[in-house]
Amino acid sequence: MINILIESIYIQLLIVLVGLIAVLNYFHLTRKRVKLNEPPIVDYRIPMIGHTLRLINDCEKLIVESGEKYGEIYSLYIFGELITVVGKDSIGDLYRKENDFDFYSGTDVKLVVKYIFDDAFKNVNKSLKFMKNYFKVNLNNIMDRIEQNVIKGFDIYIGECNEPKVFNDSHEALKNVFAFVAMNLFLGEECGHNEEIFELFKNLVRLFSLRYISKYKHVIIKHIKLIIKKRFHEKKKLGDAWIPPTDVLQFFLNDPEIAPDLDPNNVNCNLIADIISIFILAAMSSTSYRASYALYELAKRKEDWPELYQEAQQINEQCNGNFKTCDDLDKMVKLDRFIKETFRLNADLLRLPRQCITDTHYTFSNGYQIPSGRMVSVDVLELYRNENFQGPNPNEFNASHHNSPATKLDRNFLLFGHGKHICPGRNYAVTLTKITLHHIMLKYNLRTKFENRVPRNHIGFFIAPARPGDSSIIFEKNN
Ligand code: HEM
Repeated sequence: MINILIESIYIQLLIVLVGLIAVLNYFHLTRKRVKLNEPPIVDYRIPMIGHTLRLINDCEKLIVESGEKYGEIYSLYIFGELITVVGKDSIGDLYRKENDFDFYSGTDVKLVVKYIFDDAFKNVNKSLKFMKNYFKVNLNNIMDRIEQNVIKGFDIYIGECNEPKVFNDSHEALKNVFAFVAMNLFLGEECGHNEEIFELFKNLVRLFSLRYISKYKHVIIKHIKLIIKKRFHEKKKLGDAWIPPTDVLQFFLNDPEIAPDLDPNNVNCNLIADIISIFILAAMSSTSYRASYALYELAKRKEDWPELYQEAQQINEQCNGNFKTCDDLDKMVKLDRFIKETFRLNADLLRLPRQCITDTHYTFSNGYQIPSGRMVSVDVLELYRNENFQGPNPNEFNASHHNSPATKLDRNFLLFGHGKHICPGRNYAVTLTKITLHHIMLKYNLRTKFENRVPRNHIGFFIAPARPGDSSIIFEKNN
């Protein structure tokens, strides 16, 4: 009897469950069937493949042609998914509605970061605030440190160049110098020229290969622990006479939540390693790619060299050979504009990806609608190559095109984003690029190996380093 009762309860539960699933399914399907006023999908020939192959092989043409044919908003079919591309008029939608468009659930790259750097990700707001504070508080104090390491980096990776020296891969040379600077700035002078850390910083972007995933945390934590131990020991020994270094690691150690007492075993090294890695990952490739394009333009544009060189010499004399504060750097107005122009003309094609996370769909100000879950990206090419926004001849390089600094928020220049997630490293990126080009001008004469070559290289949407050879630069000591 009891068995029959239990059985009938089970059957009833099963019926309720099946009913529930049917109802949920019904709502799901009817929700999917809601007819949205979607942006047009760009024509494609092969089902499933859609625009994927054109994206990989000829992204620039795909974006330009799609914009010309479909206008301000359209969708592309990439890797089996629709991505909606918006132009300048819809950027406000993405930024004003932070709750409808999510920065972090965006691209797969971000998901990997989320998965690998789990500690920093769990505390993402704190991590970002922390690093933003570091640059805000310290950029002035670390100016000469950056400068000294850039100069040391030249000595090691570029050399004197008494005889003309060809760099077939100028990006590689800058990547070396920047990794050297970052190593010192983040982990301190104790790192010296540690090959293991240097290689890791330089290649962290390859983190997406399994070999690196298993190695990176172990290596960083190992080194951090050694340095912390040494510093705490010195601090205890010297007391008030101990002068704390100005690097990022020490900034962490000054935080009582991360390092609650002077016990090296009680420091949250996992969190430190994660935050440092995220910043190095975000910093290294984006800054070195762009700086290498700026370097190439500097070598190529002989007409701009005399004015830039004169500015560099004047500032050098005023500062007696080395920078003291950001004010000294602010004097490099011409160089700043030159760099900003190279950034404008060597940009990623689609930027600022966001995922729509509303309950059902989102309606843009222009009336078009997209379903929840859809990725949206901004066509920055349209913004950078459009006469209405950039003035006459937007495709031509013009060293005095801009009238505001590269780091300034500017609706017509979105290299560093806008709004809540604007790049927290932008001041550092521009500072490093300016200091590097300034000293290169003072120390070397430059010329390109091949005339009239345009080394711009897009891999999918992203700007990548120019292919070795295409961006060959000849360095020769400036007497
Ligand atoms: C020229 C070099 C750089 C470029 C072009 C660049 C560009 C950007 C852009 C476009 C964003 C996203 C903004 C958005 O979607 O609204 C971003 C975010 C970010 N950048 Fe940069 N960046 C550069 C250098 C750096 C450097 C040097 C650092 C660190 C020292 C850095 C750290 C970050 C971080 C941590 C984020 C994520 C911000 C967040 O989660 O809210 N970037 N960057």
